[in-house]
This record gives sequence, C-alpha cells and structure tokens, in this order.
Amino acid sequence: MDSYRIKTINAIAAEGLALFDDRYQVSPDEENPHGIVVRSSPVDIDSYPELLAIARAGAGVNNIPVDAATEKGICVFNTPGANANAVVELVFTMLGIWLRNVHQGISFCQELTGLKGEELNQEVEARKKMFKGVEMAGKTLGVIGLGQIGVRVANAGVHHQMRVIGFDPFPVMGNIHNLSPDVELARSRKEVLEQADYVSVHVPLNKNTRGLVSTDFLKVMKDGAVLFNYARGPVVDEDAVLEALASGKLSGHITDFPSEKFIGHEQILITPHLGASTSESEENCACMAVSELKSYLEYGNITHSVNFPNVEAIPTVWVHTRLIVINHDKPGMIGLVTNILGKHHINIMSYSNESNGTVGYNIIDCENAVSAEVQQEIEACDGVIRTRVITYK
Ligand SMILES: NC(=O)c1ccc[n+]([C@@H]2O[C@H](COP(=O)([O-])OP(=O)(O)OC[C@H]3O[C@@H](n4cnc5c(N)ncnc54)[C@H](O)[C@@H]3O)[C@@H](O)[C@H]2O)c1
Ligand SMILES: O=C(O)CC[C@@H](O)C(=O)O
Repeated sequence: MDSYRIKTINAIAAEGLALFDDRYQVSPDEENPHGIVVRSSPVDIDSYPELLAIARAGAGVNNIPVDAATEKGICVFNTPGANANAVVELVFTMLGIWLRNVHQGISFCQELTGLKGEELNQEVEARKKMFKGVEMAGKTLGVIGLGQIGVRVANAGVHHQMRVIGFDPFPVMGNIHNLSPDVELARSRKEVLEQADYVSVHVPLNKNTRGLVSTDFLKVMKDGAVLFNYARGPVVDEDAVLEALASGKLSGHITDFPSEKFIGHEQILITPHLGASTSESEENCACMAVSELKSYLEYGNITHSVNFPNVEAIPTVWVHTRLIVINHDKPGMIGLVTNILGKHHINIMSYSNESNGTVGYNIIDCENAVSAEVQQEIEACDGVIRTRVITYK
C-alpha cells in the first residue's frame, strides 16, 4: 500500500484533515511532500522535488504558479463553489451596512456611554437622522463575472427585490443554469456599468483581469455608484478608484482587500479578506480539497483541476498497475505510449485519455507490473511531461 506525505500551508479546517487516513503523514513542517493543501499563501513549487499535486482550499489560485506547475506535471485543484455562499452573505452584509450607515451608527452608540434614561433616549432620537439610509429594494445591482459567486450574488439581489443585470464574457453553462430568470444577462460590460447603482466584481485574478477596474471601467459607471470588490485586490486600480471617489463618480468603495492607499479613507469600507471566513465555508473547502487530493494520489483521478483535464476511472480488482502519463497535447502520444507497453508485453485493460487543449492526461490500467525501466522509457519520449505508477497488487 502506498503512503503519502502532505504539507499543509495556512489553517486548514480539521474536518478536512480528518479525511486523511493512516496512509497519510500530514504536517505543516513536511519538507518533501507529495501533496500540498493551501489557502491563500504563496506556494513555491521549486522547493518540493516530489510534489504531485496542490489542492487550493478555496477558489482563487493566483497564489500558485499554475503554468510552472503544469510544466512540472503538478496538478492544481481548487474547490469551486465551496465558499461561494460565505462571500455572498458578506457582500450583502456590507451592502446593508453601507446603505444604512450602520458602521457610523454603531460608532455613535459606542460614544453614548454616561448618558442614562430619558437623556439617552432623547440623544438617540435627536441624532438618528444623521444615519438615515436607503433601501436595496428597487435599486440596480450590476454583477461582473457570473461564476460560482457572481451567480449567487445576482440571485441574492433578486431576492432583495433589486433589479439585477450581469455580464460574463466566458459564461459556464452549469453556472448560468443556476441563474434566476429575473437576472438580466447583458451583452457587454458597458451595459451593466451604465445602469447599475452598485457594481460587484467576481472575477479571478489573472493577467487579463489585473487592473480590470480602471479609469475606463469607472467612467462608464453611473455617477455616485458604489463599487464592491470581493474578488482580489489587484483587480482594481487603486489610484483610479481614489480619483473616482474624489470626483463623485463613485460614492463609495467596499473591499475585502486592505491596502495602504485605502485604509482610513472615509468613503471606503474595508474587511480583512473575510469573504470565505466562516466555519461552514472553511469546512467545505477543506473537505473538497482533501477529497480531490486523495483521489489524485490514490487513483490519479482528477476533479476540479485548474490546469489538467477532468478524468475519473475506478480500477477493477484485476488491475495490477495503473500507469499515469501526463503529456503536452500533441498528435501521436497515445500511439507512442501503447507501442512501448506492447513492446514490453504489458496488457492494457483500459485506457482513459482526456485533454484540455494544453495537457493530455492518460490513465492506463495494466494487467502486469510496469517496471521502472518501462516508465523511464515512456517519460523520455518527446512530449511526455511526467509519468507515475500506482500499484494495486
Ligand atoms: N474575498 C474572498 O475571500 C474570496 C472568496 C472566494 C473567492 N474569491 C475570489 O473570487 C473569484 C471568483 O470566484 P468564483 O468562485 O466565482 O470563480 P468562478 O471561476 O466560478 O467564476 C469566475 C467568473 O469570472 C468570469 N470572468 C473571467 N474574466 C472576466 C472578465 N474579464 N469579465 C467578467 N467576467 C470574467 C469567468 O468567466 C467566470 O465565470 C476567485 O477567483 C477569487 O479570487 C474571493
Ligand atoms: O482561504 C481564504 O480565507 C480565502 C479564500 C478566497 O480568497 C478564495 O479565493 O477562495
């Protein structure tokens, strides 16, 4: 029976870690892991020579060098949807706080110490008009990015009797199917920005979305709109936001990403990257991440990878060895592998192959053992990134 070394980075919920059985040695101090479970901290893949997979207990993978991992044959997983509800609840909590001046009202009340009885009552009733707010109902919410979180934010807007309009240039059918029919799907980002009183951005941070909320983005928005960023700090150009606040283009900015330029600004409400910080979300993310990692290490199966194609195959009881071949997606790779196995009289019982256009991933169940020499012969072929042998007998 194979055993595996796992490194944890950040606080991973105990419910998830409990899924590792006694074949797993799990420690934050592991120096040569087969697998890593991580939240938001950066992962230095060059430090771990035997690393096979990284499971991100969360959605964003901008803390992991995904392209470099692909080149090394390291599979990167995330946990789509596992923390989405936590983010949605916080976005609406913050919208409510902003619209009803709750943060200012709470500060006011904290300063009422010493007042008693009728005097206290009179002070409250006289001054509460300073905190009069507006309601969400009837306002227009714009959602940029209709993924796991964006769709739920849009639906929650409908639930709060808002008009909701959303845009996503690469919509995923599974997410769009979950969208309330009352959400209007825009044909362009501009269409959303021109109409929304509140704009909430839910995109991943990557080279295309860094600085997405730019001066050009902001100038299309309605005067006095409020911008929400519960995606990632660098999605927003901070100087552009500060200018928009100064000019009145934006009346407020609500963000989960404290920055030097934003801290202390009267029109900016900041939470300390709390979007996913609920017990439920942390448990969901950890359980999903650990399950994905275990399935990969024990069977080579892939669900929710951000760099490898999804493939799942359960070995029958007759399988001796499962050979995993990870290759650049180019013609001739399957023939190459099967020829080598045939030459060495290794009988293939089943062959699963999937590609995501960049990486080809093969699960080859064999009746006989696959020796280290055969494995090396395949790994030396042009186009092969990495191989792995899992033995069941
Ligand atoms: N604040 C937090 O604690 C917290 C928690 C969870 C996720 N997040 C962030 O939120 C992001 C989104 O999470 P998710 O689970 O919804 O991911 P997701 O992958 O399900 O959805 C992202 C969506 O953004 C869309 N998109 C990409 N580029 C776009 C663009 N230029 N304009 C509009 N849409 C675009 C994609 O097509 C996709 O549908 C994560 O990548 C992460 O960075 C933050
Ligand atoms: O792990 C966290 O606390 C934050 C996770 C969140 O930013 C995500 O991208 O899923």
